[in-house]
Amino acid sequence: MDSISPTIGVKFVAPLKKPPCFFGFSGSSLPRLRSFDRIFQKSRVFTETRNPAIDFSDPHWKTKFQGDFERRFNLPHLTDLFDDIEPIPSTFCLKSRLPVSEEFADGYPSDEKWHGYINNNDRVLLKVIHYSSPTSAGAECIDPACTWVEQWIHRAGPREKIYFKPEQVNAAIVTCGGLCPGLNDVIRQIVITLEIYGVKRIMGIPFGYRGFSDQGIHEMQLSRKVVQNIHLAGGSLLGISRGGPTISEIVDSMEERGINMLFVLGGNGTHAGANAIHNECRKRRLKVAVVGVPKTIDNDILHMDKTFGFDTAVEEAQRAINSAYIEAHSAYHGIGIVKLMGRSSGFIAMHASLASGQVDICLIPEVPFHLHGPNGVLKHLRYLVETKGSAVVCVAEGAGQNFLEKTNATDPSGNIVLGDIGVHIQQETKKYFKEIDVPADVKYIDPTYMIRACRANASDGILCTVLGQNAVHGAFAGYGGITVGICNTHYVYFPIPEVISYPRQLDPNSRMWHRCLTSTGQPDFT
Ligand SMILES: Nc1ncnc2c1ncn2[C@@H]1O[C@H](COP(=O)(O)OP(=O)(O)O)[C@@H](O)[C@H]1O
Ligand SMILES: O=P(O)(O)OC[C@H]1O[C@](O)(COP(=O)(O)O)[C@@H](O)[C@@H]1O
Ligand SMILES: [Mg+2]
Repeated sequence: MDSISPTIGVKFVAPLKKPPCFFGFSGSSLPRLRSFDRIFQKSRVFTETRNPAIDFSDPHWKTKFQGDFERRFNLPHLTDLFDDIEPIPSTFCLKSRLPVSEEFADGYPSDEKWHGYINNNDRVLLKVIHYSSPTSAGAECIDPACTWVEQWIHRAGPREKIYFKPEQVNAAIVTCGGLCPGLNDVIRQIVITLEIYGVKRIMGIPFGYRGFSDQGIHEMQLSRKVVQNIHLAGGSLLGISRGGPTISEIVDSMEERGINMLFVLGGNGTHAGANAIHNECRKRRLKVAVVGVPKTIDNDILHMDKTFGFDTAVEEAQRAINSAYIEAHSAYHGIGIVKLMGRSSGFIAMHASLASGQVDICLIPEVPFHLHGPNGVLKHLRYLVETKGSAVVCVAEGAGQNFLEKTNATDPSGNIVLGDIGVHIQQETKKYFKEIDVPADVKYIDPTYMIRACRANASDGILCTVLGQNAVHGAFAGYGGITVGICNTHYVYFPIPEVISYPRQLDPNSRMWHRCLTSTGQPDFT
């Protein structure tokens, strides 16, 4: 596999700079040639054939790269700090159907003959395609010749030895950021799995990180009985919020409540907070496991096949697209515009467009476009209404922000408040057709909050179940500062900083985007 000779003179997109460092985390010292680099540096295609930070003439560069990768994706463990902790055999025992007694007077339930445990050395491949050339669609290359480099990450699941005695566990669950289908499914599975280990004290922290500090917000006791049916509804049993207390205040509150396992459900921002909580606990030498479960309908967490709720959001988005299509198709020169969520990534818009097959123009933040001019969206809309009678536009909320006035306003978490691109396109479309004196019936649908408030579909329900269970297995295994995910259909653990160093974005050179363009038939709008 490694013997492919370097492609001489082939164009190679070299990283100009390290990916921007979001949330105060710097990436590794080695550059990572990822889709993000290509998206923002697409205009700078170099004939340079080497990545300046790696000496590819060093015959051992690959071994060094892999060593560095292994260190980066190593999972922080309680024994890094407390080398005297003695693990006990796992109490995760699927044989026992009787409730475990509070005192474990009869010993811990265990099943040493069971072959259901994950070995700590089990690994999953992060990348599974061997691109034979850097010019292959969507190629993610490390070296100019795009040779095969194995990158292994840790397999998730229950371990044979655990680092917490169930009767000493005080677990807490918190859900932060915006809503996402499946939050209740994850909460439910965390509670159920904790109980199977024998944990009795499980609390829910209401309204995100705010629940740690706001007077008058009281923790909620959780049990299988409480959570039994919560997955039947959307939203979060615990409530959500943006903004909130400082990390130090959160950890003070955790100490006061005696929390030693914290499950944090949220997106990039929440995970930045979770990692900071993990670090603060280490600084204070607290034996605490902080484990994240990535939540965002935007699907903007690195390295994962998808995040929970995304599939449901796409499914729900199709209803809006279908309504826009019916409105547009039934009107004389009808134009339906649908705005979908996606702050900096167009995954929902692209997938919903692909799934519906009713979209003529899909606009996403990663692909610049013009509205006006000979190659603009409006000209193409005219062509569509004149040739096929109607048109449907699907736009991601973060697309075309360059057309809108910047306010510099932020939400309580510090996220930039975006302008409404959907309204803008609607207004510009109406103006344009009036100016050219062509009748057009423009309808605008903004289903954004409807999409994320619904309950998880079957596929997300399963994903939530596995992620929630794995979060508990990870905490009992003694890991902290980690998050769970699905990678190439296998379930894995990541150290938090590796998945949030910047928001994942859609690669305009990926096959999926090309498939979307094939399906919509839209031209290049620049
Ligand atoms: N860099 C950060 N460090 C610590 N906490 C953060 C950071 N960014 C956001 N948070 C906190 O995480 C929570 C959720 O963040 P937000 O960006 O709103 O949603 P999401 O987690 O879905 O991205 C908020 O309570 C916010 O204060
Ligand atoms: O109105 P809110 O609650 O700020 O949410 C809007 C944001 O929520 C999202 O759906 C998801 O954002 P988070 O992952 O940060 O929760 C974004 O696409 C959107 O910009
Ligand atoms: Mg976010």
